[in-house]
Amino acid sequence: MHTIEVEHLHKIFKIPHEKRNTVFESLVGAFRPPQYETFHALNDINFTVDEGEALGIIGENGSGKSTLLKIIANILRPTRGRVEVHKKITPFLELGVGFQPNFTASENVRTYATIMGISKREIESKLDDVLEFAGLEKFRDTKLKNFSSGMQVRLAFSTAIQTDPEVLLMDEVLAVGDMEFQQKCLDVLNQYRKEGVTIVFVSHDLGAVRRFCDKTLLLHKGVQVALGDTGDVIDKYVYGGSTEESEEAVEASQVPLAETETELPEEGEHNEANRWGNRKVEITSVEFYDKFGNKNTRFNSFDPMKIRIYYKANQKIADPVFGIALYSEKGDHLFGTNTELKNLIIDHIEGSGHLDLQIERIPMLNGRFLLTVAVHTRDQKPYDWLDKQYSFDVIPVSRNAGVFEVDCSWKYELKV
Ligand SMILES: Nc1ncnc2c1ncn2[C@@H]1O[C@H](COP(=O)(O)OP(=O)(O)OP(=O)(O)O)[C@@H](O)[C@H]1O
Repeated sequence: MHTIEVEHLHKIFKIPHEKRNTVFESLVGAFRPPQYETFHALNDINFTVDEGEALGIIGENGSGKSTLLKIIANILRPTRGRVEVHKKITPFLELGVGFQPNFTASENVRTYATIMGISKREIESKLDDVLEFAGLEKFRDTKLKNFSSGMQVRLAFSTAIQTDPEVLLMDEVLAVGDMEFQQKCLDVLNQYRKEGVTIVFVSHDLGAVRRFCDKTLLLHKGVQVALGDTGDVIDKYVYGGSTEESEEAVEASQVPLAETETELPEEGEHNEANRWGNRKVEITSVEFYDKFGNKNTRFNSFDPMKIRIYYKANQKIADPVFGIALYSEKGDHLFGTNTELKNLIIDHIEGSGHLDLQIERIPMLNGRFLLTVAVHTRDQKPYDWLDKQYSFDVIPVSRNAGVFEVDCSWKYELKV
């Protein structure tokens, strides 16, 4: 028998259609039946999870992941279909619910543990371990209101894992907390899995899903797009390509912020916050292409990527230089190059065209990266300079830490 069985599951939300703001509207409305709009949040979902198995659930924002988890946790009812869980569920959905800001850390652990069904005697014997795991031994008598949200989640997680779980449902719980704490949590979860605990793991952190989940379910607008081997399903998510949403994301990434958020400068105007130059040549669009030749804004680490820069030269321009600069999301400058540095001499341009920068292997490990694209004269006078206007995401495939992969290997020689 499977531990979790989900069969032809549908969830339809009813959203009240009309808002009654005034007394008159309420009086008139009282005689009319309320009007509802329906929203199909989950549409025919089918899967099973076995003992000791970890299922990942991934998908865009609003694709139905949390709704699915809440139905499995019995917090929401399905509209149609069957959901059966044959073991005791420990939901880590809203960690820390019930925490009291005026209680100290240890008082909160005691109360929270009671809510989670742990006996008082048991928690007294485990209190030190809980605080140590959370890295909060020094704060045992500090009131919770003085804790950061990360400290609170660490405390809640550390308490909740004491419950001797059989089925763990987790929604983004690892999102708060530093890398070290995340790794500690994953180690505990791995141990649980070895002991036969079944885990359902909703996360935007595809690296954690890749490391941890045996199989993964991909949702898109409430529909089950893929279910199977985690690596294959994440690749489908990253390179699935032609889903409407990724098209939208691609389009959004091509609209320079300068056009969407600030007015474009008049011809010849300089020094605008995110875009400047005399516009004798304009960058009209920038596109990213993945290894399948599809437009994309998500790439697996170590995969190839092509950046295509479209321009329009409003007059004949001799010897233009095109360049890019790469930044972390926080704005750290990571890399920059241009056609001149790479010995590409462009004699002249006129009218519209494009040029490509081929990256053979994305060296970044994980995260969102910002790109500046510019066209300028050889002595750096900008025709058009779009500062950090484009972005793309890198999905991790390795467990190495940091920003970049460094080619390296360990050697150890046994001394006899
Ligand atoms: N109680 C509700 N009433 C109406 N609509 C709801 C309700 N709960 C969720 N929804 C809608 O259902 C859809 C799925 O939401 P859900 O929170 O499950 O998505 P998600 O994949 O977990 O998103 P995220 O990654 O942003 O957390 C969303 O469009 C959301 O607005």
